[in-house]
Amino acid sequence: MMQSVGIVGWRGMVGSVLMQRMREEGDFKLINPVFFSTSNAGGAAPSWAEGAGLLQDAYDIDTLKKLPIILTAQGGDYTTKVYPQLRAAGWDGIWIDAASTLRMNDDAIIVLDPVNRHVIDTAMQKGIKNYIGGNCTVSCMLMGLAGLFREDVVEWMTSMTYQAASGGGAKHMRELISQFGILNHTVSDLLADPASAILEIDRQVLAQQRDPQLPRDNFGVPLAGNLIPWIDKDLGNGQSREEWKAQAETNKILGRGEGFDLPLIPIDGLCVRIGAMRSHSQALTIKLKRDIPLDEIEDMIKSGTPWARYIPNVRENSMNELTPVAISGTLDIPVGRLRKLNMGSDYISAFTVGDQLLWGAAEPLRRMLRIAIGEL
Ligand SMILES: NC(=O)C1=CN([C@@H]2O[C@H](COP(=O)(O)OP(=O)(O)OC[C@H]3O[C@@H](n4cnc5c(N)ncnc54)[C@H](OP(=O)(O)O)[C@@H]3O)[C@@H](O)[C@H]2O)C=CC1
Ligand SMILES: N[C@@H](CC(=O)OP(=O)(O)O)C(=O)O
Repeated sequence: MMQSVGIVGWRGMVGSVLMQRMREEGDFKLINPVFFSTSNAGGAAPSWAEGAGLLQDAYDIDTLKKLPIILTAQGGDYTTKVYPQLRAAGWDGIWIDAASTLRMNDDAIIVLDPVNRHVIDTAMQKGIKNYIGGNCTVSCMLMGLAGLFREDVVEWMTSMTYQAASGGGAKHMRELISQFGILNHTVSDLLADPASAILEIDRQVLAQQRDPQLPRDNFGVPLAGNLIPWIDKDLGNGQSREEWKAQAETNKILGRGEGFDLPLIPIDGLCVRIGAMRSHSQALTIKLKRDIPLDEIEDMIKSGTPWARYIPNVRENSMNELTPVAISGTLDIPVGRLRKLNMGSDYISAFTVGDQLLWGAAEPLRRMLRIAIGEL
């Protein structure tokens, strides 16, 4: 019999990508979806979901309680409010969530099945009920470098990120494009005149970027033509929460560190917001446990996950195949700029890019739902 699955947060940015992927992969043929809303209970369920009826109230614990599985991309505030009430009401179902709220709880697994299917399977056998999508930067990095972790050749790693506007949400993407538009408009006459002075264009753009009227409610500062070297909360020790997630979540996904048999892999770096739309990039310095020839590292990367794409470390390939524009909207995770560093033959660089709404958010949840219903 098909299981009923409560779907919350389906019309948000992550939720929309999730619905799109579930429709593409025929997931709705395998479940009875029950759609919820925090703002429009009683309204019509999405028109493409034939026979789904009306939207249920996403705060109605009695209705949620009847479902064996709940899949939510509604956000952390929703999880914080509803999840404890549901469990307190005796609900014993499977909770699959995009928000970070429950990620590091002992009774929650961070899901990225092409990398940690063994961890998920063990947890399912133990009766664990909470399966949470990982941080986008962490998930995308692991999808590219899974082979190196599987072969256990990483001693430590630094990750310097270049994160897209979408990581903040839909309003942030709109704000970035609005800023670009205003900057362009400011100097459009000068741009149209090939004889105009570049320093005058630069002066006017900078003045506009510094103008308090430039829309910046979401990012707080201009992002167009700029960057922001801080993402998420300040932990008070010089590290941002986004930076903290790199080591904490990577090791939890891999089943390493405290509470596991395998030792922790130290990972740290700086997280930076840049003016890309929806794909996060990161530059990695990897200290290998031993000197490994580059062709062997290439093989490890290629065999890591079916989505990892090795990009030869040459200019043409790097410019065309290793960018947010090249891979946005695809599940490919290119890994390139691979070379030995001057520090020694056991130090390598790598650069990787991933669509943070696909492997970074929606795809691990979609696949976890399939695992939960025995279809993957
Ligand atoms: N943004 C990201 O890159 C990532 C986000 N996540 C997590 O996913 C969760 C959701 O994020 P995200 O999808 O960005 O959030 P959104 O703000 O896009 O959507 C969240 C909810 O807002 C409500 N909403 C209100 N107005 C609108 C509107 N005009 N259009 C669509 N929805 C609207 C919807 O709820 P309703 O239908 O009930 O009104 C929707 O489900 C967060 O917990 C986040 O941490 C995880 C990984 C990456
Ligand atoms: N913090 C990420 C997006 C995100 O939602 O991350 P998390 O799921 O860890 O809260 C970014 O800004 O790019």
